[in-house]
Amino acid sequence: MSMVRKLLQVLLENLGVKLEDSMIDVLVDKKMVNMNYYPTCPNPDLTVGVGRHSDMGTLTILLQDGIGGLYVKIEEDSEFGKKGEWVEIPPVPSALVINVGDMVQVLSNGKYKSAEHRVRTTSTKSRVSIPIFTMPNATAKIAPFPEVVEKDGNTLYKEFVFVDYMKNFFSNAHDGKKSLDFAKINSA
Ligand SMILES: O=C(O)CCC(=O)C(=O)O
Ligand SMILES: [Fe+2]
Repeated sequence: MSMVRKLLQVLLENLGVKLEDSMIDVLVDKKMVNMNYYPTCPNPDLTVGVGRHSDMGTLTILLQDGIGGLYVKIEEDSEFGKKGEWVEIPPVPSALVINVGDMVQVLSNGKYKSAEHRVRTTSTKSRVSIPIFTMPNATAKIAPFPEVVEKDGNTLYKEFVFVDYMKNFFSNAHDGKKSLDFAKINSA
């Protein structure tokens, strides 16, 4: 967990936010481990391993085996000539994948984008992955850090209690980054 704490600290320091230890404690208070098993699938094109979504928490640490199938969406950005496309995150022995979760997007007032990702199955091999999701304390009040809002001159997200975000997340099917609409100000 010290790696996650350090990562969070570095990411936010980069935006001019000094994170006290007690604040980090709140933001990575809960850890949830999943063990995903994706059986071989006769027709992967007609099957969803995991539908496109972003993780709702703070940071996710993911260990995947050597099979592959995890894709992340590069967001379209016409200013930089990037078209929205799915890119595979290939398995690298001993490497961990770190996902930015929705909470980091909110806290950073959108400076860091939570990673939209999905999983495809294969017809030849089963796959295993083990994500550890870190999440704020259920009663934590989450809002963009004032230091960032001040610099940006506007706030993109309203304040909410984390458990309410979580309830909303789990009461809807995965649908890309729709989960963040819960926190958006002026989301039409
Ligand atoms: O299996 C994977 O690589 C990712 C799983 C995932 O996105 C999740 O459990 O939230
Ligand atoms: Fe995920």
